[in-house]
Amino acid sequence: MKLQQLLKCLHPIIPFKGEDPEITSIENDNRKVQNGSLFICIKGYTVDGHDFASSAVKNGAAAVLAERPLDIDVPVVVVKDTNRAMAVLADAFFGQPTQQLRLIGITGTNGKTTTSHLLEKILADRGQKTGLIGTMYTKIGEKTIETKNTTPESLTLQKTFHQMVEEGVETAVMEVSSHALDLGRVHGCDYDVAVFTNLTQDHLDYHKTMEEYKRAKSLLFSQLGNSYEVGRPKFAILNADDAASAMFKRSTAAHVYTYGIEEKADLQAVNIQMTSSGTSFDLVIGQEQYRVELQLIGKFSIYNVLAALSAAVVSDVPIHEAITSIEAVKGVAGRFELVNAGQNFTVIVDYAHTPDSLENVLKTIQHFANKKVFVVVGCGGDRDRTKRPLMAQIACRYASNPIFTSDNPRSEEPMAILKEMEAGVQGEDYIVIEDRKEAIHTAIKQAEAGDVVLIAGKGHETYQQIGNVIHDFDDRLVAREAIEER
Ligand SMILES: CC(=O)N[C@H]1[C@@H](OP(=O)(O)OP(=O)(O)OC[C@H]2O[C@@H](n3ccc(=O)[nH]c3=O)[C@H](O)[C@@H]2O)O[C@H](CO)[C@@H](O)[C@@H]1O[C@H](C)C(=O)N[C@@H](C)C(=O)N[C@H](CCC(=O)O)C(=O)O
Ligand SMILES: Nc1ncnc2c1ncn2[C@@H]1O[C@H](COP(=O)(O)OP(=O)(O)OP(=O)(O)O)[C@@H](O)[C@H]1O
Ligand SMILES: N[C@H](CCC[C@H](N)C(=O)O)C(=O)O
Ligand SMILES: [Mg+2]
Repeated sequence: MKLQQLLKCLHPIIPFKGEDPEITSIENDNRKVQNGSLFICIKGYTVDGHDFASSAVKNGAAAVLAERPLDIDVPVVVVKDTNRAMAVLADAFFGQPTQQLRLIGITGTNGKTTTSHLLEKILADRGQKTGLIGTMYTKIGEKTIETKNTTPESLTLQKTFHQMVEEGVETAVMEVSSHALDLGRVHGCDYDVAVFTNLTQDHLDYHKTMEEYKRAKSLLFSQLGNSYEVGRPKFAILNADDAASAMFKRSTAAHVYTYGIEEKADLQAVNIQMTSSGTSFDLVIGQEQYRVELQLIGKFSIYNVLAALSAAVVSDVPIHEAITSIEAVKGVAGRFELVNAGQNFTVIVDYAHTPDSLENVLKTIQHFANKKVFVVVGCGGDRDRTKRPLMAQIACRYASNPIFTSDNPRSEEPMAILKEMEAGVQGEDYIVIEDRKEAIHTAIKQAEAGDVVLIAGKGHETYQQIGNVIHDFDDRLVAREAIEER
C-alpha cells in the first residue's frame, strides 16, 4: 500500500504531503523493521521509540510516524499521538479484519482466561474454526503462538486478526485487560459480544482507584457498536451478581443479557450442588431448565460457565449443545489444576493472584477439606502493592498452614514484598520462605494423609522472574518433584 493512501485513514485536517513510498509492513520495534516498513515511534514506559528511528531507517524503513520532526533521510509523518494513530493505521493496513470475523471480548478481574477457553471449546465443538487471544497464548485453530501480554498492543492485535481471517477463523475470543482498554490497544476492534466476569481489587498500581479501574472496564461496553444493524447485532453479557454491571449496562446501547446465581438473571443457576470432584446446577433460561454436570470445582466456576453459556447462546449455539461441550471440560491449565503423583493428600496449583481469587479458591477448598490446608503464596513485584497485606490476611483466614514466598519479584527486593504481606497479619501464625521451590518442598514434606496443599499465584506460568533474570520454574513440576522426593 502507498504511504499517502494509508495515511488517508487518519483523516488529517490538512492532508499530509510529500513523498509516497510503498509501505510493505508496519512496525513499532526497530528490530523488526525490514525494507519498506513504516516505523511508528512510541513513547513507552521504559524507552522512547523516537530514539530508534535512525536505526529503523538503517534497517530499511521507508517512512517514519513520529510525534515530532526527526532528522532522518525518509519521510517523517508527524501526528499528535502515535499510539492512537497506530491503532487506526493497523486496522486499515490489515484490511479491517475484525469486521470479517465474529469477535467476542471478555473483561473482568478474574475468570477471563477460564471463560475464554470454555467458550472456545463450545464453538470448536460446533465445527467452527476459532481464534483465541489471552494470558496463556494466542491460538489460531490448533496452532499456538507465544504472547507477552494478556491483550497485545493494537499493531500485534490487528496483525493477528488478519492472520486469523487468512486462515479462515470464524470466531475469535479474546481477553480484554483493563490496561488494554485504557491504553487504547483495542481501538478499532469491532466486537460483536462483550462479556463481563467480575470486578474486584487488582491493578491499583496502574488505575489508582477502583472507580478508575471500573471506568477502564466500562470502555469495552461503551465501545460496543452503537447502531442496531439487523445483520450484526451486538450483545453485552453482564454478571447480575456484580454491582459494576449496572454501570456497564448504562454504558452500552447493545442488547444486554445477564447471568447469575443470587440475583434474577436471564441465565440463572439454581439448585447448586458442589462436591470435591465436580459441580452441578439447574440452568434456568426463559421457561426452560437444563441440568448441568460440571467437572469444574467451586462456585466461581459456575460464574465462568454461565458467562460462556450466555456468550454461546447469543452466538446462536443451541443451549443443549453448549452444555454438552462444557460438561466435557476437565479444567484449564493452571486453574485449580491437581498434581497427582500417587500421594495421599491433595495438591492444587492455581493462578489466584488477587485477594478475591485467593479467597474464592481457599473457600472452595475449605468447603471440602477436613484436615490441614497449606497455602504457598506470594505477590508479584512491580504490581499493585496494596493487595499484598490483603492476600496475606486471606491466606491466614482460610488456611491452617500459610507459607508466604516469592511470586515474580521482578525488580523488587523479594524480602521487601514479603514484609508488605506480613504487615497485614501481625500476630498470626505463618511462615516465610523466600525461595519458592523451598516453600513448595516444605509444604509437601509436612503434608499428611487427607491434607490439601494449594500453590497459588503462578498457575500455568513456566518461569519465575527475579530481577531481570527469567528462570525456568513451573509450580506443577516442582510440586511433582517434591512429592516424588518424599
Ligand atoms: C506497562 C505496560 O503496559 N508496558 C507495556 C509497554 O511496554 P513499555 O511501555 O515499557 O515499552 P518500551 O519498552 O518502553 O518500548 C517503547 C517503544 O519502543 C520500541 N522499542 C523498544 C526497544 C528497542 O530496542 N527498540 C524499539 O523499537 C518498542 O517496540 C515500543 O514501541 O508495551 C509493551 C509492548 O506492547 C508491552 O509488552 C508492555 O507490557 C508489559 C510487559 C507489562 O507487564 N504490562 C502489564 C502491566 C499489562 O499490560 N498487563 C495487562 C493485564 C494483565 C492481566 O490482568 O491479565 C495485559 O494485558 O497484559
Ligand atoms: N469467576 C471467578 N471469580 C473469582 N475468581 C475466579 C473466577 N474464575 C477464576 N478465578 C480465580 O482466578 C484465577 C485466575 O483465573 P483466570 O486465569 O481465568 O482469570 P483472568 O481474568 O484471566 O486473570 P488474568 O487477569 O491474570 O489474566 C483462577 O486461578 C481462580 O483462582
Ligand atoms: N496478569 C497478571 C499476572 C499476575 C501473575 C502473578 N504471577 C504475578 O507475576 O504477579 C498481572 O499482570 O498482574
Ligand atoms: Mg487471563
